[in-house]
Amino acid sequence: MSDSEEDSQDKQLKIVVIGDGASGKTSLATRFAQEAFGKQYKQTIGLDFFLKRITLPGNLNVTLQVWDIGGQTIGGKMLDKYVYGAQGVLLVYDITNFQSFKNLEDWYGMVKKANEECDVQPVVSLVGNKIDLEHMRTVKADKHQRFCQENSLISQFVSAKSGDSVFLAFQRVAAEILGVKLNKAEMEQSQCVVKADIVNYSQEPVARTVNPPRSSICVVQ
Ligand SMILES: Nc1nc2c(ncn2[C@@H]2O[C@H](COP(=O)(O)OP(=O)(O)OP(=O)(O)O)[C@@H](O)[C@H]2O)c(=O)[nH]1
Repeated sequence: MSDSEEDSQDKQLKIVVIGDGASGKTSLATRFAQEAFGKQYKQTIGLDFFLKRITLPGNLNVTLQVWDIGGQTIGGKMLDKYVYGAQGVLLVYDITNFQSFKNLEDWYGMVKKANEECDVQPVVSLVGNKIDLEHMRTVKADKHQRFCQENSLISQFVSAKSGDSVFLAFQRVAAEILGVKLNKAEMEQSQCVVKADIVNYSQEPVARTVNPPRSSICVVQ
């Protein structure tokens, strides 16, 4: 089978990413689709699209159409249309910004309203972003968990900056939509970030001993 024939058989899922401005939606989409991160904040006007093909357990190829929706669209006329028919929704907030968490009530209300006439409701995940800034956290984890329990949402904490659990956040939503079970090992594999510490070798010149005394003792450790 040629590549193009194989591609045409991929399932496509519409996943929308919504939440307040600057909560990190574009950063999450970019980290997921392009494995990149930019520190500079550039506001999304309207929406952006990303496509990413992933393979779920059972060799199931699926292409995620990621709709990165600008935070400023809340209350606008187009938002309902962007969200309509989504199979998956990532509700994103910034764990260091309490207001971005509070506003999720509105974002979530709008998701439900936009899809109320659809037969199938989207799979929704609550995504607390910027966990690399844990020391600046203002949204307690139990508040996050309560929101998930009350609304039957998938719970996820991520960092678009370090990449921590970003792939997993999208993968879990796709798997849930398609009824695929991810086992613990698969979840752990998608979660991990390869971290490398830079060893700061001392720049001090190594003290040299002039005419070091000879030793006849040899120590093998
Ligand atoms: N430390 C840290 N900064 C992040 C993280 N994710 C995003 N940022 C920063 O937060 C700022 C806003 O990120 P964006 O991804 O542009 O936010 P957005 O939600 O798409 O914003 P709008 O386009 O206004 O809706 C940028 O300066 C990012 O570099 C993260 O995980 N950790």
